[in-house]
Amino acid sequence: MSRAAERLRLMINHLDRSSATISAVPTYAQTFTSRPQTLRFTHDTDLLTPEQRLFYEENGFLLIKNLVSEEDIDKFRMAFERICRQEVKVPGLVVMRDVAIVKSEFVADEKAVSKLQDFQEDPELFRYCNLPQILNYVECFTGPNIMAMHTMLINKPPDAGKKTSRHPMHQDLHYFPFRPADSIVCAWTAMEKVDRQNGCLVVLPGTHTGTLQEHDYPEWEGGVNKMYHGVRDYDPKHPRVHLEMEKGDTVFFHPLLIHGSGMNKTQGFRKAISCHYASAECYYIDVKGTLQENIENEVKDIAIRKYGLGEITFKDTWALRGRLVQGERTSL
Ligand SMILES: CC(C)CC(=O)SCCNC(=O)CCNC(=O)[C@H](O)C(C)(C)COP(=O)(O)OP(=O)(O)OC[C@H]1O[C@@H](n2cnc3c(N)ncnc32)[C@H](O)[C@@H]1OP(=O)(O)O
Ligand SMILES: Nc1ncnc2c1ncn2[C@@H]1O[C@H](COP(=O)(O)OP(=O)(O)OP(=O)(O)O)[C@@H](O)[C@H]1O
Ligand SMILES: O=C(O)CCC(=O)C(=O)O
Ligand SMILES: [Fe+2]
Ligand SMILES: [Mg+2]
Repeated sequence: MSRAAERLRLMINHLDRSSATISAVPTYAQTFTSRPQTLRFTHDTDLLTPEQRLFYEENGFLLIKNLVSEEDIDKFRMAFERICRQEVKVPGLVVMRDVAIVKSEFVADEKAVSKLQDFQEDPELFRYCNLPQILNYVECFTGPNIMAMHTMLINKPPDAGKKTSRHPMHQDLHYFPFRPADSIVCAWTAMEKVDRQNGCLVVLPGTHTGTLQEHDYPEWEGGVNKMYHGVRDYDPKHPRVHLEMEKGDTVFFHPLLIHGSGMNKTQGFRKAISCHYASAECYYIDVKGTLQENIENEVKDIAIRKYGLGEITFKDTWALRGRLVQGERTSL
């Protein structure tokens, strides 16, 4: 064990003993304040090693190798294919096609699907969000009461030549009208080998300690997908890490971590499945007049069409989709 890790272990032991004096059932406020400043981003559940806690605290992400079995991933893939072949209809599901394909003469078929969103009503795909080995890690970031707030299966297509397969650098918190940010985490699992060739995730380590930045559509010549906002100005000299992963590897990351993904230069569709989790004790905020107002307006326009309702609040688009996966549903 490194010296830093050893120091952390001693510190954690000490803090655990001191926090044992806090009442057994923490109050609402304590849930968010009882964690010591030095370990702001992780909870102690006996799962993370001191090295892993320190790594997430410092970098804002944690990669766990081989967390989801091949068998499960193959089942998720089959469920995805059934949806693409339109053999099942899933309430609330959003099927997204790449902008380069939508705006061309391309005949729609299963290969045109670049992303599924909101699969909470598909029992097979939603099984991903309930996998015990994923939830055990999620709990280290959210605490024991856990909501699955946002689900995606990303089928990054071979780039059609316009670089639209890229996902601009962004912070996921831009899309979320709930807080606190530190009680939200994304689990993202590679459904096959992902590398720089097929457009793996790219992260800017440590950016989770910053604040939410202004996001907007990047000015890309070849176009950009609907709602793919990017951080308007980010330091191009900030160190970048390309997260190359094998099938089943899973990365957990903080919603303020700046990340994106590069162009898919292969002929295959790069697949990943993900879920954003939040503590059920998180609360909704009003984003009117904040940097998030632009995304609120876009989401509301689409939601009004999708749900066929006259008016829907940004908050309700989230409350409708969120599902309890562990513990008690309280605030969200
Ligand atoms: C943390 C997390 C939330 C981060 C992210 O996921 S960032 C990305 C989030 N992206 C989204 O949420 C987009 C979700 N996508 C959707 O809601 C849908 O795919 C839509 C873009 C609304 C299209 O819905 P669909 O049912 O296919 O409707 P239509 O085929 O009738 O198209 C309606 C108008 O939208 C256009 N469109 C469709 N796909 C795209 C695209 N990929 N990029 C840009 N524009 C697009 C389409 O051309 C049509 O435009 P008009 O002909 O009305 O001008
Ligand atoms: N010229 C650019 N302007 C703005 N964002 C970019 C630009 N090039 C890449 N990005 C973004 O940076 C992230 C990582 O891109 P990355 O550099 O890994 O991919 P790439 O440029 O497509 O391929 P390569 O591996 O050859 O560099 C992606 O989010 C991508 O959208
Ligand atoms: O899978 C990817 O390419 C990144 C997706 C992503 O970051 C997102 O949808 O928020
Ligand atoms: Fe993201
Ligand atoms: Mg590049």
